[in-house]
Amino acid sequence: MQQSGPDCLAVINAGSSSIKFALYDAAGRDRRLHGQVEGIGTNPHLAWVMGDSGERFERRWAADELDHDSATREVFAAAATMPGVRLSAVGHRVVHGGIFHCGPVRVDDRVLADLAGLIPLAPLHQPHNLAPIKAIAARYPDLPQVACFDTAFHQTQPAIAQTFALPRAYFAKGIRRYGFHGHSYAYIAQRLHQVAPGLARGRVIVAHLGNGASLCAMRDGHSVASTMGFTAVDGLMMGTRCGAIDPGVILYLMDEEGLDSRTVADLLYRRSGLLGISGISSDMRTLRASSAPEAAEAVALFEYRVVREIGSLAATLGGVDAIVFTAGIGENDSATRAAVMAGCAWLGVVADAGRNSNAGKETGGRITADGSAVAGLVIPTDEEGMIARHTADVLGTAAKA
Ligand SMILES: Nc1ncnc2c1ncn2[C@@H]1O[C@H](COP(=O)(O)OP(=O)(O)O)[C@@H](O)[C@H]1O
Ligand SMILES: CC(=O)OP(=O)(O)O
Ligand SMILES: [Mg+2]
Repeated sequence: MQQSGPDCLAVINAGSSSIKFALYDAAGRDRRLHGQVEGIGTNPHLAWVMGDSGERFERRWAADELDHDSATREVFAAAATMPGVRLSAVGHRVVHGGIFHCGPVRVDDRVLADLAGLIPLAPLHQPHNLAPIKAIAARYPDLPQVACFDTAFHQTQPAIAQTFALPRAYFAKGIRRYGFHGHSYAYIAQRLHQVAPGLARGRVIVAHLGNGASLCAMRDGHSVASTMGFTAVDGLMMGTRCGAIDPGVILYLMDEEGLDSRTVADLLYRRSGLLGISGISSDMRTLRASSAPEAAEAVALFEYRVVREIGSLAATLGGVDAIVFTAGIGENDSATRAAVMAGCAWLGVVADAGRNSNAGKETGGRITADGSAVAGLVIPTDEEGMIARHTADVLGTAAKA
């Protein structure tokens, strides 16, 4: 990265199948460039878009040619070619903040050690969130870095929503429901407030459906419940994660089938979900393009789980005013949205097929009919934007805008 030109703030968001990257002005408002390596593990694809010119740069790899570590190196290499950038800070998505990190924090050795202790609680994410922090700290020890946590948005959940029915001492030890995808939910809450303030003040279920997938129930823009819990393997079925599962299955696999904990973890996190049921792919695009019955079964189970969990969150809210779809599947897969809305007809959702097929682009995101008792919307998420603003806030550069 060149050390001349205006100050810029970089954001790195490592997801389970992607590494997203963006550069902003020092206030974290004006996005200068964004890019991502997506499809890690399936069909890796790097794409950059320059903010002012819209100029694009792309590259593809075979599935076994690129993992998270090499994808991070590719992102750094591409960033280093950006002309006229003086990097003043880096904001990172860190999935798990545990009990102690309830808001964004400047990273030092102590914070890093704390966050490394949470790796077992987010094995698909935390190592990839921390690796770039360590690499940057080693190379640029004076460059401020800020960790922004997925879990932070869910602090507003009432104790009852955070509690497992285990002996009560475990709650104090941090064995509780945290919830994830908080940057995405925080962004959607803000955006909904801009585009539909009446709905934003009401009872909203946001469906963040990507390679990782969860739902958040919000009241007046605050999280009151979520499908993810202690870890990001809970709740919905995902690309490679099983979602909620009878804990008795795990005991049976260990005691009767002789699986050790590492093998069980690999099974639940990496070999289940869309991949496990289809035997074909974790990627919804591949499954939609496949004529194999196993692909159709995987998609049907995914949709069934979303509908079923929407019912559960609707009960916690005492009804629903709006359902918002976001993330890779939620934003792009009209067939999933159609199936979910059909499954929520009992709640009063009346889909509009035309609006849904173009993701509500001509109707301010609305994909339901005008008379629908529950509004359905598509709102593209912006986790990087939230992280940029948190980073600028922590470093005191936000006010210089
Ligand atoms: N055009 C598309 N149509 C259907 N599904 C898509 C499309 N683009 C992405 N997806 C789905 O979204 C997933 C990636 O979502 P994303 O939110 O970017 O992932 P991550 O969880 O890694 O952050 C892919 O694995 C794929 O299942
Ligand atoms: C928490 C989580 O599952 O994140 P992602 O969807 O980015 O993998
Ligand atoms: Mg993600």
